[in-house]
This record gives sequence, structure tokens and C-alpha cells, in this order.
Amino acid sequence: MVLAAVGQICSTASMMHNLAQCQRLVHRAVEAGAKALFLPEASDYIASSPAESLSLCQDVTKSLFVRGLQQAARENRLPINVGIHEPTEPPSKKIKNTLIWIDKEGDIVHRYQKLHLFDIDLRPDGPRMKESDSIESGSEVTQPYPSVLGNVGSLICFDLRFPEPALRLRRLGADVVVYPSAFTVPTGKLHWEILLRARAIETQSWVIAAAQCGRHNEKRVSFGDTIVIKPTGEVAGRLDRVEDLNSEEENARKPDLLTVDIDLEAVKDTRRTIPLQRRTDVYPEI
Ligand SMILES: O=C(O)CNC(=O)[C@H](CS)NC(=O)CCC(=O)C(=O)O
Repeated sequence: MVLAAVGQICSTASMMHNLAQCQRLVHRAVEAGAKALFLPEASDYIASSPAESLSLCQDVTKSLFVRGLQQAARENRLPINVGIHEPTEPPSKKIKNTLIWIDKEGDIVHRYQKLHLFDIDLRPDGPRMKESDSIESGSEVTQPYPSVLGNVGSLICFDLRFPEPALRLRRLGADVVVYPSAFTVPTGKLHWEILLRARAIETQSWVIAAAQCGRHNEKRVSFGDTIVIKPTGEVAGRLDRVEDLNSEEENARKPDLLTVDIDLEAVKDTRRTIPLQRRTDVYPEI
């Protein structure tokens, strides 16, 4: 059993504010005895326009947010999984939505670039968003990497709606699938828990979903409900939904931390008790 810490924050356009929230969570994770910390999508910043997002985006060697977290990881010997933005190579009008793994030495040793972009129109009851206006999508499912918690497979937020990459990660050896997110409130109510539990049940893996929660700016609010799901599909732990907060709390943007014991025996037991023998003679293997 290894204790994982999962952070819930409310990022704004101030990278220093966001770094301070994440540093507080690093210290709480260390105090709790956690061996890794998982932070949401876009922890570095959430901007109010594509132009602002582009203007805030920096290479990891220059980003004070990323460098601050690398230092926190090194000083506390705590690996950190965190969603950020990075420039394209060569730099362009678009940026990348990525997930990095900072090891306990403070080095970035893995990186995943979000595959599916969130282009939706929920008006009049919800937002319209066109992530593809400002984000370049990735082009590969990355190999799960070994960690203190087992093999970690990386996906981000809207990727959650697609079973294929999760199944692919399972076949590539994942024990844990992560979905750092910034879900909208209406789609969070409808789909968040159900999709996360479905992905855990289908892959018979742990699912760790660190979520943004609260009001980021005048245009955007995120759903919250950071969750960890067991390979059986049961909820192992969760944090507040934005609708559970009063508006003062929503605006106070207090970071919160969930800790859960990750047990790789649960992966083995689930896969042994309910073996999923695929009929790849009938449909293609993913
Ligand atoms: O904008 C940033 O900087 C960070 N990126 C996000 O917040 C992304 C794209 S707008 N959000 C989602 O994918 C929400 C998915 C969702 O809510 C659903 O699938 O229902």
C-alpha cells in the first residue's frame, strides 16, 4: 500500500497564486506521509482568452510555476504529476495542454500531450468552448511509466470521454490511469463520476482524477469533485463539488487535499476475479 495525495485547486491567471496553492498542497501531502502528489489539468494557469493563455505560456525551463514545483519536489523528495501549458515546437499561435511527471529529484521524466480537444457548445445552459482554437493536440498514447504507485498511464480531462486510449493504456501495462481535469459544471453533473467509474471498471485499474474547482474568472467555473476510483469501480475517496460550496468559499479558492492508499493487490484481485477475455477475433484489438 502506498499513500497517494490528490490536490484540488482553483487556478487563476496568476501563476504565482497558483504555485502558492500547489506548494501548500505539497506540504500537506508530505505531512500526511504521501509518496506522490497528483494535481489538476492547467494547474499553472487558467486564462480568460486564448490570447491571454498564449501570453502566459512559457517553456518549462523558464516557467516559474514549473520551476517552483520542481524545487518543491526535490526538497521534499515527493514526485508530482501536474497539468500545464507548453509552447509548441517551433513556437506558433497555439500551445500544448500537457501533463508532466516530476520525479523526487525534481526532474521532468515523463510528458503526455492531450489528444482530444474540448470543442463544445452548451448554450444557453452552459458554456461554449473551442479548445482547438488555442491548443495543438497530441498525436500519441504514451507508454505507462513505473512509479511508487505502479505503472501510471496518462490522459487529460476531455480524453475521459473516449474509452479507446484508456483500454490502450491498460494493454500497455497501466495499473493506474490519471485524468487531471477542469470539467464544466453542467457536464460534470451529468457525466464526471459515471465516466471515471466506467474507465476504472473497463480497465480494472485505479483511476486518479485531480480536479479544478471553483471560479477561475468571470467566464469560467470548474466542477471540482476530485475522485479516486478503485479497480472494482468503487469510489475510494472524493473532495467537494463546486455546488457544495457557498459563493464565499467558491471565491476564497482554498486548495484541498485527498489522500488514498493505492493497493496494487486490488488490481490483481479484480483482474483475477473478473477476467476480461477480449474477442479480438470478432473486433479489433486496441
Ligand atoms: O483551458 C485551459 O487552460 C485548460 N483546459 C481545460 O479546461 C479543458 C479545455 S477548455 N477543459 C476540458 O477539457 C473540460 C472537459 C469537460 O468539461 C467535459 O468533457 O465535459
